Formats: sequence, C-alpha cells, structure tokens
Amino acid sequence: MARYSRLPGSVALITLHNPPVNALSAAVRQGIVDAVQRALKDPKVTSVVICGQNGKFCGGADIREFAGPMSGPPLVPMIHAIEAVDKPVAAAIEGVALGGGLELALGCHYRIAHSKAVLGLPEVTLGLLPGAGGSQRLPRLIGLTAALDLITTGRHVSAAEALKLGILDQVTDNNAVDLAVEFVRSVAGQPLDSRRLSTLPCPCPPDVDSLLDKVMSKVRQRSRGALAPVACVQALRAAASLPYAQGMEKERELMATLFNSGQARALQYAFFSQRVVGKWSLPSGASWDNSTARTISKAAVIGLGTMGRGIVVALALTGISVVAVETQEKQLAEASRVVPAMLQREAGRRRLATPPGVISFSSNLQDVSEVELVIEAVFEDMSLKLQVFKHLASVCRPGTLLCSNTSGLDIDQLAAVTQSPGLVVGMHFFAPAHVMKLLEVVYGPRSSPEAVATAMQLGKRMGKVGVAVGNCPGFVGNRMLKPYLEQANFLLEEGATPQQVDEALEEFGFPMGVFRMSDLSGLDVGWRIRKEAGLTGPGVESTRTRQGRRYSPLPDQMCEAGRLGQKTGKGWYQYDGPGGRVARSDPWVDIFLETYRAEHGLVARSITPEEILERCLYALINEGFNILQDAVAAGPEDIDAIYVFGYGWPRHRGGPMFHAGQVGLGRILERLNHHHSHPDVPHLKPSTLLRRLVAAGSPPVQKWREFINKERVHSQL
Ligand SMILES: CC/C=C/CC(=O)SCCNC(=O)CCNC(=O)[C@H](O)C(C)(C)COP(=O)(O)OP(=O)(O)OC[C@H]1O[C@@H](n2cnc3c(N)ncnc32)[C@H](O)[C@@H]1OP(=O)(O)O
Repeated sequence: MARYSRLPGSVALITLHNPPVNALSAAVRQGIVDAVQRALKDPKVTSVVICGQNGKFCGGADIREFAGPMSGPPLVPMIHAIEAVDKPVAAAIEGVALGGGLELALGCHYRIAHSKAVLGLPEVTLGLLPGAGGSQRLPRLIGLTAALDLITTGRHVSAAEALKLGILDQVTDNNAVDLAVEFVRSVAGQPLDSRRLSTLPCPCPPDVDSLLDKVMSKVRQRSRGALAPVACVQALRAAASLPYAQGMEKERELMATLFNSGQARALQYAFFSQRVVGKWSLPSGASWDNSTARTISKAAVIGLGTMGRGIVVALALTGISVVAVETQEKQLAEASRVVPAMLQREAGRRRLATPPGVISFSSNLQDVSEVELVIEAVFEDMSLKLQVFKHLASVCRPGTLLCSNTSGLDIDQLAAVTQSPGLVVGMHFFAPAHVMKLLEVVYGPRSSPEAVATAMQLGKRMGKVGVAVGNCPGFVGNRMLKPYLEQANFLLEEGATPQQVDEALEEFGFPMGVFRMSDLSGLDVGWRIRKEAGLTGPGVESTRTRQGRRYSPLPDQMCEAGRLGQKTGKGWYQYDGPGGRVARSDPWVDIFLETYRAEHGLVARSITPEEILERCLYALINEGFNILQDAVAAGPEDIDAIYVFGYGWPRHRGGPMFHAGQVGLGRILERLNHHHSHPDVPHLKPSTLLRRLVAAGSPPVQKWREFINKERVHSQL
C-alpha cells in the first residue's frame, strides 16, 4: 500500500509501504494512484514527495507477482500520470531505487537521495528490460552512452555516481525526505515542462549507429544466447531514433516478448535461488534461523598456492586480519610479493579502499595459535591434509574452527584427527578464490551448526554465495562434473572432436566448453585424482573398462604425452606457447584420436550437437537427482546456484535442475533410458528420484523439496 499524509506548508507525502523492499505490488500501485489523485484534487497541496517506509525507497516491481496474472493499475500509465501532474513531484530516495523503483523516480520531476542510496535498472538480470518507461526516460536524462552502460549491465550505482551522471538533483548525508520536502516547497509554482523527461530529446554521440552496433556485439559476446541484453540495446536504439511515444511502443513490444520467455522465468528463478540457499538447513534440523554464527576477526590460511592466495585476498578484503602460512620458502617469498598486489587490484576493482596491513606472512604453522578460524588450502592430497589437520589440532587454541578448501576429499576423515570434530567444515572456494562467487560449505556428520553458520556468514561477508552441502566425494559441483566429463571423453572415442563438443556446449551458453576448460585448469589435476583412485598409473592395464565400468584413458594418455593444457602450450588444443590463451585446433589431436580408435576397434560415427548436449548435460542432471535423493543438497535451488555461480552454467537457463524442468522430466528420463540402453554408453542409469518425479506427474521445480521430503518419510527414496 501507499500512505498519504499532508505536511504543514502544503506538501503531500506519499509513503510506499510493502516490507521488506517496498516492491511495487498491485496494492502499492493502487495506493500510489489513489494518493496522487488525492494530491491533485486538494487545492491546498502545492507539491508532492514520494518516499519509502523504513529507509528504502523501492526495490522495483514485485517479482513474485510475475508468476501469476497481473492485476491492479499498470506501472506505465501510473508513472505517466505522475509525470503529468502540474505540481512539482520529488522522489526522496533512501536505501534503494531499483528497476521499477527508479522508473517511478524518473517519472517524478526531481530526485533527491541519501548519500548511501543505491540506484539502478537491473531488469536485464531478470530477463527483462526497464519496461515502465526506463529505457526511454533514462537516456533522455543522462545520454545514450551512459544509459546503455547502466541498462545493459543492470549494475547498481552509488548516489555519488548517480549525481555525477545527472540522475539525481541533490544528495544529502542527512534525511533525504526532509530535504525533498524543503526542496519541493521552494520550487512550487515554477514551470515543470523541462522536468518531464518524456518531452526531452535523447542526447546521443555523433556516431550513434556505430556505438549501438558496438554495444550490441559486446552484449551478444558477453552473454551468448541471452535475449534481454539484446532487447535492451534495441529499446535504446528506439530511444535514440524515435519520438518518445514510438519509443514507448517499441519498449512495450520488446517487454511483452521478454516477459513471457523461458529465459525471464529462469533468471527470476535464479534470483530467488540465490536467496533460498542463504536460508540453509541441515538434515539434523539445524538451520540459518536456529544457529548462531561466530564473528571472525582473525583467521589463517595454510598453503599459498593459487587457491590459498585468493582466499587470503578474499578474507583481507573484509577487514579480517590474516596470517598467511606457507612452509616452502620459495612459494612464501613469491606469495608475499604477489598477494598485496592482488589485494590492491581487487580492492580497486570493487572500488574499496585497500585494507592496510591486515596480512602477515609466515613459514611457521605455530603462528596460527591465536586465530579464530583456519582455512587449509594445501595440495589436494589426503595424507598431507591429515598431517596439517593433526598439526593444527595441536597448535590452535581450543575452540578454533578448522576448515579445509578441499575440492572433494572426505571432511569427516579430516575431522576425525582433531579434538573437536564439530568445529571442522569444508570451505570449498573456486578459482580465482577472490573473484568467483561460489563457496560450497561442506558439513560432515559431526560438523556443528555453529561451524556451518560461521562458515556461511563468513562467506557472505566475503561477498560469496554460500551453499551448505553434505560430505561425499566431490560434494555437489565436482560430483556432478564427473559424469559430464566422462561422457565428453566417451564422445571423443565415438567420433566427436574436442571442438565439436565445445562448440555445442558454448552454443548452449557455457562461456567455455569442457575441453577448453580442461586446458585452462590443467589436465594433470584430474590425472592425479585418477592415479590416487587407482584408475590409471603404472601397473594398471590399458583397457577401456576399469573397476568394472567403462573408462576412457584418453585424458591420461594426453598427460602421458606431456599435453597438460595451456600451461604446457598443448592440450586438447594448441596454444602459442606455454601459458598461451588462444586455443587453436591441433592436427596432432585428430591423429591421436584416430590412432586410439583404430587400436580399440572403434569406428568413428557422426555425432550431432543434440547428442552432445544430451549425453553431457543429462548425465550431469541425472547426478543432480542422485544428489537430491542422497540429501547431499537440500533442494534443486542449491544445485542450480552452485552451477550458475561456480561452473559457468548460463544464468539465463536457471541451472541444471531448473533446465531439466524446462526440457520436461519425462523427456530427460526417456533420453537417459535411450542412451543407457545403448551397449557402449553406460553410467546413464536414470536416478530413482527422477523416475518418481515423472511418475508423480513432473511437478515444477519449486515443489521438489516438498516431494522429496514426503518420499523420504514414506521411504520411497
Ligand atoms: C512492468 C514490469 C517492470 C518490471 C521492472 C522491475 O522493477 S523488475 C524488478 C527490479 N528490481 C530488482 O531487480 C531488485 C531486486 N532486489 C534486490 O536486488 C535486492 O533484494 C535488494 C533490493 C538490493 C535488497 O537486498 P538485500 O540483500 O537487502 O535483501 P534480499 O535480497 O535478501 O531481499 C530481501 C527480501 O526481499 C525480496 N525481494 C527483493 N526485491 C524484491 C522484488 N523486487 N520483488 C519481490 N521481492 C523482492 C527478496 O526475495 C527477499 O525475500 P525473502 O523472502 O526474505 O528471501
């Protein structure tokens, strides 16, 4: 709703009231329409201020309403009516003015904000465009170039930047509503024509077409296959070239297409998933709202390889003091040189002041004795990690939280060598750890709710999307990756090339296909894990079946040939030299694959992009269902957030589990059965949960949690 009040001195105050962010629900829109009418009709009112309850102007349209039929007054005519009012109307912006919230403010004649306010048109991140006139008014206010930046990225800007851009008229460190009231009183009676943005021309640079073409190709490249950024550029082209009314017509047409698209549904699902995972719960019943997190002010990181360095930077950026420990002198010297520069760069990128002197470097594990939390980030080797954990248990004071950055080893085994297994959790970061948003917080059977809550809260402080997951080999992300990689390798055996597989996956929307990604992260990472698992190495017979399952030795043979990826200048592709970044196809790989097939009596067949997607993605999705069935992830949103924030799953496809729902669970089951029945394509046996969901009529993804819980109660899973 919206509250109407008359302030002394002829000012009407309209206060949006819809906690927590005063979203423009049907009731709020109706309230605004009624209040504006009242202000118009009251002859004693000479000016109007619109503000939001509880220090938040408005978080935009109510996204929850998008799923159902729209009711209440529509936004576009409501904002037009405000702009047309013949008494000055000011938006008093505190907290946030986002999406429809900023569009509402753009319909006002003046905008006055608190210095801590944040503004933006983030619709593109929800698969939409600013469809309440924002795509036509903002460029008229701040010019086409700046509007293109804001609208196609959806980025939030500070009040200071908004003032500089010309979005705001005034910024205050004091009460923005008081200032707005004072301001509208002072301008009452003055002409308003120049304040109505819809009547202004759109300031454009001389080479407007080339600017629009450049931005269009940039957005197509940045978010391959995404509709909304393209539509945003089209709407802005209309703003630059058409009169306002025709521009609005174009905005309406584009919005109608986007609004009903699967991509908008996927992106809105991703918005809510990100919030759902913050409300974590464990099978024990412990959860975010019944567990207490400790506030950490002093932490340590053990091991200063690539991951350790990134974790040190991520911690230091929050202002936490970090003891960074590395026992190898050479590595320590390098880290002491590199980490402060990384910290400075990242602080600059985030527009933060570099936290002074919060990192101390040491080669002595003894120096962590006073910290409250340790993150171990040594080499991925269980015996080494066990050694470190035993040492930490003896060095750290009682009550210290001990975390491991392992990417898939058993957390419980690490906990078992400490005196307080309840204080051990996994904190699985993704490279580069100071940049990537995902953090898997891994709880073992003995991890305490306090340890999980602390790791989750620490993740939040570092700006991560923390997802609490159970302990199993590979946890969620890497466990699902295994069947995906496996199918990609099988496809090479059967006739595909690395380029074909990568192209199909990149066309789907991944920033990098599986082989390009392996080259980037290094083929030796998986090789070492397979050697430890006894799947390859001296004495292991070179067959295509290992440990009773189909196995492709192709990646092992690449490593044996010294082709470790970008670091050696050769992998599935060739590069200009060691450390080269530009992948080119390599005839050596074609010959290698032909020879391999001939040796194993395999006849290459033609493989379609559809089969590549089905084999790779459905294998990954199927493992997702197994993970839900095993209660390693609490719900499909957890898996989807992990894949979107950590594995490059295209956000406009929601995540693997959401995608399964979009494709149709029946279809996924049918294709898995089809491939599984093929004599040489094992490992695709459909999960029981998938079968049960299909049998139950394929409920929407939002209902799966409830379904799984019921099935569990009735012991069907
Ligand atoms: C014609 C149609 C035109 C549409 C144009 C639009 O306006 S589309 C919407 C554009 N607005 C946005 O994209 C803003 C989305 N919200 C945010 O970015 C953030 O929530 C925030 C406003 C910056 C606040 O962040 P904070 O971290 O403080 O809180 P949460 O993100 O946890 O949010 C609190 C709860 O509020 C819910 N919520 C937030 N925004 C909306 C919204 N626009 N509609 C509905 N609900 C919203 C959010 O889901 C949280 O709910 P919980 O139930 O507590 O999880």
